[in-house]
Amino acid sequence: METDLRLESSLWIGNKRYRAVLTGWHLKWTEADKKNGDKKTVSVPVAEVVGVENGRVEILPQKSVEDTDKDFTVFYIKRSRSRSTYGLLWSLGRTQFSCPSRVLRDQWTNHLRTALKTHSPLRPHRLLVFINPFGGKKKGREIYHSLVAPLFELAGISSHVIVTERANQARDHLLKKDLTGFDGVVCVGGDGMFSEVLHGLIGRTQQEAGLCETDPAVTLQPCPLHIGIIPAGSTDCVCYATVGVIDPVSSALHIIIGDSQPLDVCSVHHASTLVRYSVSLVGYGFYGDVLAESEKHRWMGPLRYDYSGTVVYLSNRSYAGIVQYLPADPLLSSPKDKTRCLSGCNVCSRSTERLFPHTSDSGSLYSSHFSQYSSDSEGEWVSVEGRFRCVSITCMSSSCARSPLGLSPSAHLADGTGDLILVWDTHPLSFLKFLYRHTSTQDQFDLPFVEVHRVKAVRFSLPDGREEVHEGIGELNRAIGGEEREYVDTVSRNGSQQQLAQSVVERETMNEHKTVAPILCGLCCKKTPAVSVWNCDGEILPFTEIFCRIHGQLVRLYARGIEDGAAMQNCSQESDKNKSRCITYK
Ligand SMILES: CCCCCCCCCCCCC/C=C/[C@@H](O)[C@H](CO)NC(=O)CCCCCCCCCCCCCCC
Ligand SMILES: Nc1ncnc2c1ncn2[C@@H]1O[C@H](COP(=O)(O)OP(=O)(O)OP(=O)(O)O)[C@@H](O)[C@H]1O
Ligand SMILES: [Ca+2]
Repeated sequence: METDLRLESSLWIGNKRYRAVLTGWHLKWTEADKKNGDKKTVSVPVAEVVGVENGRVEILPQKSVEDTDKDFTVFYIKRSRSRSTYGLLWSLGRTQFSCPSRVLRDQWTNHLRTALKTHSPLRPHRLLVFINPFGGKKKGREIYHSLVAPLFELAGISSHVIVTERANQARDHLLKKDLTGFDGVVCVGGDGMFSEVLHGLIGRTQQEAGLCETDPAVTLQPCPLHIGIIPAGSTDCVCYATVGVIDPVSSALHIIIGDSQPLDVCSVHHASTLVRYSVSLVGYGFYGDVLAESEKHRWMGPLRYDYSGTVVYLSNRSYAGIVQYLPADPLLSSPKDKTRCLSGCNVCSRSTERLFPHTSDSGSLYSSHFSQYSSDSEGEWVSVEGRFRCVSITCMSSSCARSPLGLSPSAHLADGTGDLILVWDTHPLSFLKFLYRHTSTQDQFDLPFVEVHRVKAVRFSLPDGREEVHEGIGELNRAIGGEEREYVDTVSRNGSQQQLAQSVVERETMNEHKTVAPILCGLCCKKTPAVSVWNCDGEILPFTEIFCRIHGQLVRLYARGIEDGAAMQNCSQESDKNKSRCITYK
């Protein structure tokens, strides 16, 4: 195959002559009229070619085509380091080549297009795009039409665009409408919009497979459609943690070349209902309270979290609870091993084999690990009880601009486990130290009141066994996509229902606050609530007592994990000979 596609000839770029070679895997060009030592080679992996056009073509800021018959233009991915994040920014590189004849030009463009088809099987042809016009700074529409749509057009992707008119429209569409012909679903918005798509696609896949989502012991069917995220929200944690940068162009390019990143998903259950799915944070205590507080200040936009974080911090709350967890195999990895899950992560690759072994009964509804979630194996569970500042479960690092290494810096995107972070009640200044460490490279787990465990499942209950039934939840307990679905809706972030969970926090007043410092006095006069709420990827959950299970690699994103910026810098400093081994460089 490699030899079939090989093409080599002299080509011109401007007034310089180059020796260009297309193998199955790379397009390379080297200045021809230079001494060997001065020769520079540019090498672009075929998988990173975005498009090939006849003539001299420009895309940005506007498309222009000079339709000459001996020229062709190649668009490809170019990388640069981001000043503010660890990941790499991708942008559109462009080189216009001139051929000695039209015949040779056609040979080059045909070979390149064939190579693209052969070596990038996951490139999408048709995408379903949902734009939330109200997410983040309300720029979703503008971001899509000015930055993303021209790239999709260049790559020959046809997209069906739906600008949402209400919350949950994207989720409902994915649950009910015909999805034939789509290769993937793209959401333009924040984590809330991603969550809609996640719920729609997981729900649809289980419906079609005839699986019962409500039973935490059932091995769910992985979703066949990929999800792309064009970041246009407030936190954009899922995008940040899977791409490494918040940049719509980088994300669009990952979608175009059909990158594929599997992602663990946590299902959250209460009694015999499925409450919700999460990929980033299931958090009780501090993060739940911050979310509940922030909903009152949506008008502040992304700043609402900093404001609410400060208010909640000053209110100095802790909550009683029983946490039970099922530890993951400690031989595979540890949340304290100081490694990072980067693009091509070995721990995740090995997990793919472990999670989807090629055994004859791999199609069965229950995995070989089924017994671990059944009540027969209670012996393996660990139980702790006490007062917590926060209890957090995260399936991935949950890095974001506020916390560039995230809630759990060594968590893996696709290893089939989550990290449980227990922050015991402590002095307010110690808790501040814990929070502050999220903003730097200091280890937030290296504190005496913090524990972190790599887990497969977690159960949370109240010490007196009394479940808080949030008022009005019965009304929310409506079916999605049909009456027969047992699925509990969360308290909507945008509707008036969001006040319900908040009212639960405000209604319950049991324990007096401890007065800690003069600055806190004003707020300490208030009584502390007995229970907090759960923050599930930015949504308030209607139940306090929950059971969580991590489902390894349940969905796939158009992403590849965080590329190591430091390694790329070394790459660009390589000698010319070695440079050709590196991925695209300038
Ligand atoms: C002193 C500085 C401390 C800074 C502490 C920064 C910790 C940041 C940790 C961020 C974790 C994000 C996890 C991702 C969650 C998403 O699935 C979800 C949906 O988008 N986002 C949120 O729930 C939104 C949650 C947003 C939480 C923001 C918390 C901000 C805390 C500010 C505390 C200030 C204390 C000041 C005391 C004087
Ligand atoms: N047309 C719409 N009107 C009102 N709400 C919508 C609409 N479309 C989507 N939503 C809801 O808006 C919520 C927030 O959207 P989104 O996640 O895009 O932005 P964000 O909250 O600013 O960002 P983040 O989730 O990253 O903090 C989502 O939960 C989604 O269900
Ligand atoms: Ca994980």
